[in-house]
Amino acid sequence: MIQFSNAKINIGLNIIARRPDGYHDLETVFYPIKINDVLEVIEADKLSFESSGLEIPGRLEDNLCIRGYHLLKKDHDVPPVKIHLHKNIPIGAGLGGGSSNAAFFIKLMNANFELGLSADQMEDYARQLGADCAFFIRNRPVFAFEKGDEFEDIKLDLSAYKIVLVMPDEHVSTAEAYRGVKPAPVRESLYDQIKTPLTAWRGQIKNDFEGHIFRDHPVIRGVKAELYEHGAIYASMSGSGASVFGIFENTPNLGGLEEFNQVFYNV
Ligand SMILES: C[C@@](CO)(OP(=O)(O)O)[C@H](O)COP(=O)(O)OP(=O)(O)OC[C@H]1O[C@@H](n2ccc(N)nc2=O)[C@H](O)[C@@H]1O
Ligand SMILES: Nc1ncnc2c1ncn2[C@@H]1O[C@H](COP(=O)(O)OP(=O)(O)O)[C@@H](O)[C@H]1O
Repeated sequence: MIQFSNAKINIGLNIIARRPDGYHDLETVFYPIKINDVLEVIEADKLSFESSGLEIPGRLEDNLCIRGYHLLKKDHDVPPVKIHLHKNIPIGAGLGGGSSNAAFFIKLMNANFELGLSADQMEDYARQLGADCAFFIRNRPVFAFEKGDEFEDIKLDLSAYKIVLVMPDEHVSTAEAYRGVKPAPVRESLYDQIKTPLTAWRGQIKNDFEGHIFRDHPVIRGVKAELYEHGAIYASMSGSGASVFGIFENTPNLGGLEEFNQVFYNV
């Protein structure tokens, strides 16, 4: 069985408090976008994983698909599978590519082998693999809170706009991003801010990682500034970076930027 495994962007990201378990309480809006990996899972004699497209760093046993397999295997009588992943989603981009793969892997296994898992049960499994993973079980716009793994569905439809995503040639690790941020309570919740007109977002919806990441990676700050110069209604780094998205009325021509970056139009 084959499945597209799509990316997300974060619209707003408030880091509220450090938790006793070392994680952070936050609020963010997750919005699915149309940059896709392709995931194939086939029953086989032994467990194997291969990938094509972008190179995936890290050890095979840490790959989130393999971790997802072992997690399900603990509770369910699933056969060995051959996993093929075609990787298009930039890595270390704040686009949740690995998290998406894990969630879609769980969904594929559930369908393939009739595990009978409900959406809530799949979210519980996904949550154990990473804070971002659970979102991709729903894969529709949500307001997320706590570790970013509790959700409330929201009405947010950006399909009338053009979302452009730029991936600079910079790398930011998620753990590095969290280490550099100073948590603080919010004055107004993102849950209310996201309901305001898009034209009001620029003045109020923030990504708390931008402060220190823009200081250490001025190239990323420059990309955001360029998106505004090209007419974005709203622009922001996604999650812990390094990708930056802009929301436009009409598809912009980002001529100069393409020389130095990967640019994805109309995602
Ligand atoms: C920052 C966000 C925003 O959506 O996404 P990315 O930009 O990475 O895509 C997420 O919070 C990333 O979620 P995810 O990448 O799944 O995190 P995990 O694997 O669970 O954790 C990686 C590390 O991030 C930190 N972490 C993560 C989530 C959270 N609420 N508090 C944290 O402090 C911890 O240091 C943890 O060790
Ligand atoms: N299936 C996977 N695809 C991408 N990265 C993965 C995967 N499994 C594990 N990883 C690890 O997760 C790290 C980054 O994950 P990714 O979700 O692409 O980025 P981000 O956290 O920026 O959204 C990589 O450095 C890689 O080692």
